[in-house]
Amino acid sequence: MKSFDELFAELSRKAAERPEGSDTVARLDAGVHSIGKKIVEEAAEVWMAAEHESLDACAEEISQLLYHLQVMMLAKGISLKDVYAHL
Ligand SMILES: N=c1c2ncn([C@@H]3O[C@H](COP(=O)(O)OP(=O)(O)OP(=O)(O)O)[C@@H](O)[C@H]3O)c2ncn1[C@@H]1O[C@H](COP(=O)(O)O)[C@@H](O)[C@H]1O
Repeated sequence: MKSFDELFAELSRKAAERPEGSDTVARLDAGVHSIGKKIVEEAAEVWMAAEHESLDACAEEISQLLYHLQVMMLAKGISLKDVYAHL
């Protein structure tokens, strides 16, 4: 288990070090358009899970959406502080 901030730190390291086989690196290389489509897809999966699936399935979809949002933050150079400033 990891927190939102811990995942962001891990993804930031992956983006900097670009380890072989990292999905995150591949998603960053695919670019903002591709990441944006994934966010929309995952958001729809959260909605469908909330209406039709278990709480655990919904939580899993939410975790995936959070992951893809973090990938977008990295692609755009947006920090946790930049986001938290708006909360
Ligand atoms: N938390 C996540 C995470 N959540 C979601 N995903 C990705 O999002 C996908 C979920 O989307 P779908 O359900 O639509 O599955 P899919 O259809 O196979 O998706 P696509 O691969 O086709 O886009 C998963 O298969 C993962 O590729 C994640 N990929 C990685 N992480 C974590 O990110 C960290 C770095 O991962 P790597 O970059 O792969 O080393 C690790 O701690 C991972 O656990």
